[in-house]
Amino acid sequence: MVKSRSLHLLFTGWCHCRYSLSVFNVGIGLDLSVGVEGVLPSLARPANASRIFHGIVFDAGSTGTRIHVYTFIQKDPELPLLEKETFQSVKPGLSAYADTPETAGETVRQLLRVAKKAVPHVEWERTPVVLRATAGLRLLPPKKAQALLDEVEVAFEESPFFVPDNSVHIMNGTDEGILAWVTVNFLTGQLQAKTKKTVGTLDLGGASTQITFLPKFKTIESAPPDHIARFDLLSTTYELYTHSCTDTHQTDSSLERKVFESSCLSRKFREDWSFGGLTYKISGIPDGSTGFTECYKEMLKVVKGVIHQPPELQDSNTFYAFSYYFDIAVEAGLIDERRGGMVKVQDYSIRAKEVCNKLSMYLATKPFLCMDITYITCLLKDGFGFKDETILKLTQKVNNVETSWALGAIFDYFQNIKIH
Ligand SMILES: Nc1nc2c(ncn2[C@@H]2O[C@H](COP(=O)(O)OP(=O)(O)O)[C@@H](O)[C@H]2O)c(=O)[nH]1
Ligand SMILES: [Ca+2]
Repeated sequence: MVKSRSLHLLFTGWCHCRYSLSVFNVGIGLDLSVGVEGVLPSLARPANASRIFHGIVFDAGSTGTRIHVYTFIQKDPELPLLEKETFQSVKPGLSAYADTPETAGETVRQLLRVAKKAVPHVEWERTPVVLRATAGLRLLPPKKAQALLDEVEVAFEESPFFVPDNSVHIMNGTDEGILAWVTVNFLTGQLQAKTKKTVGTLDLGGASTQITFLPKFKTIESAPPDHIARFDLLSTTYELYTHSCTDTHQTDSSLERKVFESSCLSRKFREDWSFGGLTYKISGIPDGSTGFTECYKEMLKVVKGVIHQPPELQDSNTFYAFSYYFDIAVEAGLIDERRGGMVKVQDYSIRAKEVCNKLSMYLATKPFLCMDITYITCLLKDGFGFKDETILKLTQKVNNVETSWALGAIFDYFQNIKIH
C-alpha cells in the first residue's frame, strides 16, 4: 500500500484555502496558576463540579481516528488543572468506510472502551463526548460523510456518556488551526502568562494543513479584512492569523489518467494505489531525470502562489510543528521519536537533497521519503515564506499531552470560545 502524504496532495491538488486574521487584545489578566500541565478557567467547570471531571474528544482525521480523554482536577474553587490525558488511535480514518458506514460505528465503539476505563463509572453520565471530523470527511460527498456521522452518533447515544447537542460534526479548517493554537499555547503556559508572548502552530494532516499565529500589527493591516478569525477565551479576545488549506479534488480531466510518474520516486519504483475509486500506477520516470531539483519543481507547481505569505514569517522563530512535520522528521532521522526536537527549515531541505539524490538507497524501505520531505521543504519555504534559519519545535506531546486541536475543542465545549 502506498503511504505518502504528498502523493495524496499531488492527486487532489492545492487547494481550497481560507486565510484568517485576527487581532489580539490582552484582556483581563488571567488569574490562573500553571499546574504541571496547565489550567482550565473556572468557567470551564460543569455545574455541580466535583473535584475531578472529564471530557472526551474524538479526532476523526483523514488517516486515523483518535480518542483523547481529559481528566481535569478542581484544585481550589477557581483553578481546575488538566491532570492527564488518555490517548489512543486507530487507522484508517472514518472516510475509508464511506461505503460501509456501520464500520465507522464499530471504530468508535472500540475507542469508547478506552474512555470507559479512563473515566470512573460514577462520572460517565456527566462526561461529555464529542467528535470533530477533519479533511477526510470534508472531501467526501456530503451524503456519504453524513452517513458516517450518523453511525457515530448512534454509537455515542448507546454509550453511557453525555452526548451534547451538535456533538458530532465536521469542523472547518479555521477552527482546526485556532483550536490547535489554543492547545499548544495552553500546554506551554502562554495563555496563563499575562503577556502577549505566544507561539505559532503548524499542523500538516493527511489532507489539509494549517498555520496559526498571533500577528503583528503590520500583518493585520496588510491582510484583507475577511482574513480575520476572532475568539474569546479566559476573558480575553484573541485575533489570530490562521490559514487553512484542505486538498480538493480536481475535476481536471488530466487527473483521470491512471498513470502517475514522479521524479521524486526512484526510476525502479512501481506500485498500484487506489484513490477516489480509481487504481493508479505510481512510478518513477523510467528514462527521465530524478533527484531533488526536479522533485522540488514538481512540488512548486502545487505550492507556489497558492498560499498567502505574511512578511513577518521571515523573521519568526517561535513555531511549534506537529503531525506530519513531526512524522516525516522522524522518518528522515532529523529527530528522535520519543523526544522530538528543534529543526531549522534548512535541515529539511538538506536532508531532502541527500535523500532525493540517492533514491535507490531508499527504494526498499522509504520510497516516498524524498517526495514527502521535499514537499515539506517547499511548503515551508515557497509556500509560507519561512527562511532557512527559522527554527521549528517539533513536538508530539507537551507534558505528556498530545499537541492536537482536541484539547482546544474541549475548551471550546466547556467555555464556548465562539470562533468567528
Ligand atoms: N500522535 C498523534 N499524531 C497525530 C494526532 N493527530 C494527527 N496526528 C498525525 O498527523 C497525521 C495526519 O493527520 P490526520 O489528522 O489524519 O489528517 P487531517 O485530517 O488532514 O488532519 C497522522 O498520521 C498522525 O501521525 C494526534 O492527536 N496524536
Ligand atoms: Ca489532523
